[in-house]
Parts: sequence; C-alpha cells; structure tokens
Amino acid sequence: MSLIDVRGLTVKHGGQLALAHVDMTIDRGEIVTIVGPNGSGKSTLLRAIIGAVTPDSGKITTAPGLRIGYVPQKLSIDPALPLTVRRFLGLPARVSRKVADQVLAEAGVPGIAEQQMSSLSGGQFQRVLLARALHVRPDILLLDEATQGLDQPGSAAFYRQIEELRVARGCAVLMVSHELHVVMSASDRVICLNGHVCCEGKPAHVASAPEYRALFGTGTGGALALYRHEHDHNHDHTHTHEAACSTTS
Ligand SMILES: Nc1ncnc2c1ncn2[C@@H]1O[C@H](COP(=O)(O)OP(=O)(O)OP(=O)(O)O)[C@@H](O)[C@H]1O
Repeated sequence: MSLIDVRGLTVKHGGQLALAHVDMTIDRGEIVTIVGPNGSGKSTLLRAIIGAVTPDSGKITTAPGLRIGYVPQKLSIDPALPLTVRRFLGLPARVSRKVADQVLAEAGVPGIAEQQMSSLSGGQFQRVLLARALHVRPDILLLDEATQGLDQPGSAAFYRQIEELRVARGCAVLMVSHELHVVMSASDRVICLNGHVCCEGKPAHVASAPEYRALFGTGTGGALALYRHEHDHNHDHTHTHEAACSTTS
C-alpha cells in the first residue's frame, strides 16, 4: 500500500481553483519532488496532505497510522520573543532533553538547544524546523521549499542532510523545490504541477517530456523557463493557470 494516495484532488481558495483533479502517490522510502511555477498549487497540495486545507472534491488516503513530519516554507517568530531552540522544539507537545538533542544532531545542528531562535542563521533555523519534524518519528517528511533564502552551498548541504536522513531513517520524502540540480539528482520521481499534474515520472523520463522541456528549457537558461511555463499539450478542463501555460506558446 502507498503511504499517501491522492485521487482527483480539487481545491478552491475563495472560489478560485488552486488544484484540479490531481492524482499522485508516494511509496515507502521514495523521494518525490514537486516542481512548478509560483502559484501552481504546490503548497496547497502539501497542506491538503497534512489536513490543513480541505479538498473541494477528491480523496487523500494515507497508510494506517502514518506519521508525517512537515517542514513549512516559512515560519515567523517575533524576534522580541525570548524562545530557546529547546523550548521551541517542545511546542506544542513536550519533548525530552534526550530526544531534542538527538533530533538536533540528526538535523545537523548539534549543541544549539540553548540558543535563542532569534539568534539563528537562516540555515540553522531551517534545520531546527527539520529537527522539529523529525521528533514525530515520521514515515514521510514533507518539505515545502525548505531551502528558500539559503545560499547555494547552504541549500546543497541541507539536501545532503535530507538524503542522509532518508537512508538512516528509511523515511519517504515529498518536497517542493525550485532547485533543478536537486530535483534531477536526488529524486526518485518528479511531479510537474501547474494547478494540474502536467507530467510526472522518473527524472530521466520527465527530462525528456515536452512539458518538462518547456518548463525548464535546455542548458543553463532552463531555470528561467520555470517562470514562463509553456506547454505543447492540451487539457480537457478549464483552469485559471491554463492561461499562464499557453500564453507564451
Ligand atoms: N489561504 C489562501 N487563500 C486564498 N488563496 C490562496 C490561499 N493559499 C493559496 N492561495 C492561492 O492559491 C494558488 C496556489 O497557491 P500555492 O501557495 O499553493 O502555490 P505555490 O505553487 O506553492 O506557490 P509558490 O511557488 O509561490 O510558493 C495561488 O493563486 C494562491 O494565491
């Protein structure tokens, strides 16, 4: 049985369609990456999976007793609020000193438990969020652009940590990433989303798909194409993102 099985997921925000008829699965131990332009519904999909967004239609089935560790895109903490890393890890449910120290070490930031959250670098902060996701002993980690704001070496180091954790813990990983080198090197599968699933499969398969090439282009200019998401295929449903797909075709 898949860890997560999403069938026909449709989500509207205030009447606006964010996701239309999305199907996807994730199996034990897999690393699956979701790519897509801004506003294409990536966060909405992750939030629907954790139950923070209610589907308008469709179904999300999870394996019995599935434990999800969620690392959000961003989290704002008032810098004036005195809050140590250890206390933050204990919100909302208390965590033992031993477990807190262990998950911080696993997330690559040992020994920072007594530091103030406001004193952390961007990379340390994201690793504390990762540590917080780890203490539920997740079967799957959901990472929503977890390296946003980190420099290239910082984000490469973060993803190496994820890879190590996947091996050490045997957990699956579902992540949203704009970093193409990560997507193509570290993923078992890639899902290209633009309100609907444009294409999906193993990185090599997706890389040769017309939808992917339209999205990423070829060579180093490809990353820019992410924001000019073109398509040479048709869809049989109307969707607000459709215009963005076809205007530059
Ligand atoms: N709480 C909300 N209320 C109203 N509209 C929302 C809400 N959350 C998301 N949306 C809208 O739904 C669409 C999809 O947003 P979502 O954040 O899922 O996209 P995304 O692919 O994660 O974008 P980004 O890459 O910019 O993070 C966007 O048009 C967004 O404005």
